[in-house]
Amino acid sequence: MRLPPAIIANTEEVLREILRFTSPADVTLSRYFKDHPRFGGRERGVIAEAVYAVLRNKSFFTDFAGAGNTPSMRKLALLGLAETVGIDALGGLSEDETHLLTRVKEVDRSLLPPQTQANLPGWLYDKLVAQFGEQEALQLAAVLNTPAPLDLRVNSIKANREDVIAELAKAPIAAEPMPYAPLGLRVHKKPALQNLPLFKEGAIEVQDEGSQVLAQLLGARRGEMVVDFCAGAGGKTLALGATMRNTGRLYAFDVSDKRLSKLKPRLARSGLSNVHPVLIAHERDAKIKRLAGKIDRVLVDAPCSGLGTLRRNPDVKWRQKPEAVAEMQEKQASILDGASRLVKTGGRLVYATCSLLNEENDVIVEQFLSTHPDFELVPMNQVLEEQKIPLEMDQYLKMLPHKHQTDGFFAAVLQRKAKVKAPAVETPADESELPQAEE
Ligand SMILES: C[S@@+](CC[C@H](N)C(=O)[O-])C[C@H]1O[C@@H](n2cnc3c(N)ncnc32)[C@H](O)[C@@H]1O
Repeated sequence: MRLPPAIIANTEEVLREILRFTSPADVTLSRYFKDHPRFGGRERGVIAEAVYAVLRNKSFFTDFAGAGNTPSMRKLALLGLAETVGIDALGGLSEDETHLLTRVKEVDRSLLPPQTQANLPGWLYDKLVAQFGEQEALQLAAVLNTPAPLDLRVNSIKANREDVIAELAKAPIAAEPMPYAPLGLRVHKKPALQNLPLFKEGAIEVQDEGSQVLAQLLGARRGEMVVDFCAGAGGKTLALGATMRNTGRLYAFDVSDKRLSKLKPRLARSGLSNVHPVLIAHERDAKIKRLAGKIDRVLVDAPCSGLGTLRRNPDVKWRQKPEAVAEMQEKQASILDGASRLVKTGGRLVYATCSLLNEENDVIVEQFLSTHPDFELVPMNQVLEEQKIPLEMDQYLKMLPHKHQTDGFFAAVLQRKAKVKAPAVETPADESELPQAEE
């Protein structure tokens, strides 16, 4: 079916704003749709998908959008729309435009220079090649440039996975169990879930499978004292609260009031009453000091570059800068240090990010271990075995879109060592037995 030609102009208009990269693409899109309430759900979907296709393929499309008479922003909009709805759905095209779109469609992208194939900025492409090698970096980039599937977590306080699958089927929504997250379901297509009773009553939450695995690594148990140090809107907090069977105390810390306030309605739906959101000013806040050495398990889901989530947020690769990553490292180290003070002897600290870069992951953990001799690394293969998660890893968890069909996630589990008692010094019976200082 042909799209109304106005859709092209609207896609071009919002794209012009998004490509300034002054705010996240999803925020700009929501604002644009709010300002243009005449669009129905289908039109919004078409515009949003086209914008995301441009963000995913920007290097490749830009090479073509420069040529010919049509202004380049219109060409980019057309290329995005042709990628998502097909050329035949576009009305009002000039002969030149039809020719351009047909030519682009016929390009064998595997013959393009590697960085154009990857559709990544140079600095990021170089870092990924240095980490993974060119072949794997290209595989990873190809998957990062596809839309993410829709994953759900079943809230074990309210339902079980089989019943949810059966309930969704009535909608009808096809969903299947995921391999690594025991409460995870992958939904085919992207149905609206907000109005389903299952969602309204808190039996399901949207959460990537990798994020679910990450929360499980903490191994939180009934009755424990747990802190989710960077709780944000509470994706992992909710999973942790359910793992604790709504018992014990789960503190949800964050420096952002706005993010914590998004946790509130989710908490209300979830049925959890063991969660205590706490706004902190920074990682050395006095509110944290009161809990020092008292917490069984602490999760640090650190602020990071977010490069593991490019399937959902393709604008991040163009918005992120290497200097910002370097700044982030300092923050990550400082947060991990602040959070570690909470952990009691024998307790566990999980450091996690949704970054693909070693400098935000392994490097931060290694630096932490070298300056905190009272902590030791618990090898990830041991943690995965404890949690019965069928994943093969070495020291760290590294979930990757091209290997695990999840967002990119990193995690390391650290344990505060039991205090070693200082060896008792035997008191010599006679003063004369003490070694005498040489004169
Ligand atoms: C990766 S996000 C957390 C996502 C969240 N855990 C989830 O699963 O939805 C990182 C969070 O760290 C918070 N943050 C930044 N600096 C912080 C600090 N110094 N102490 C605690 N939280 C901080 C940010 O506000 C942000 O919400």
